Amino acid sequence: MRGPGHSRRGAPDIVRPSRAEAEEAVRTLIRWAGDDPAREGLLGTPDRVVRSYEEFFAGYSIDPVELLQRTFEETDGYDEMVVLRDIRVESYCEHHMVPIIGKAHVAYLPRHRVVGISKLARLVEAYGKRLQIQEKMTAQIANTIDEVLQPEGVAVVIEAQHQCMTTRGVHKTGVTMVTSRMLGAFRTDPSTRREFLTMIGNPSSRAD
Ligand SMILES: Nc1nc2c(ncn2[C@@H]2O[C@H](COP(=O)(O)OP(=O)(O)OP(=O)(O)O)[C@@H](O)[C@H]2O)c(=O)[nH]1
Ligand SMILES: [Zn+2]
Repeated sequence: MRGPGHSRRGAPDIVRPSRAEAEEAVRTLIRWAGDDPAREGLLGTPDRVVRSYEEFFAGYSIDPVELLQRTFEETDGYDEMVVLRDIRVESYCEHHMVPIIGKAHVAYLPRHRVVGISKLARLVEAYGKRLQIQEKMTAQIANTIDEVLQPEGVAVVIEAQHQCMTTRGVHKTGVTMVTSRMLGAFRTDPSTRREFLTMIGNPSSRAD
């Protein structure tokens, strides 16, 4: 877990409550929901919820910049697009704290260096496993690749469903939010952008 003074990009430097305080907060919410935290079936629940939160919000403990530090320069001049598509996204809406589930497509045009592809998926995880809005998460992923790898261009598209729209509130299922952030050649060169959108199956114009 992150300690004081170890700030992570995009993660505020706050003093975290103790585990016991977090478990007590879960007991309060159980009472708020109308149940008894002392009943047998709920005794272990605060511990389980806090452990679940450690997974859901693991992104605050990951340094996205550090993830992209190890790069490979021997590419024999490879300068075409690198695309990682259909990366599962599990994130959490910062307004309602319920899941945002979908997929991300990440591409870049290398200048000199390439990065191990798993690191792009880890980057999605680092920003996804936080309290988010989809637009910000999309921009954070693209901006970090741009700043650290300094490629010719970066493109990030996220397609996701927000449980705050399906299980509560407006109760609309089957609605997908599509966000994108295009930088460098993906922003300025229509054919580069088109090639990328074709590779990922043109999410914004899909009929299904
Ligand atoms: N732009 C954007 N909006 C989001 C995202 N996740 C959730 N929202 C929206 O954030 C808004 C919060 O609106 P509020 O009116 O403050 O909250 P609310 O009363 O719970 O709204 P309803 O969801 O309409 O019931 C809602 O319209 C959500 O659909 C996101 O990633 N991006
Ligand atoms: Zn929400």
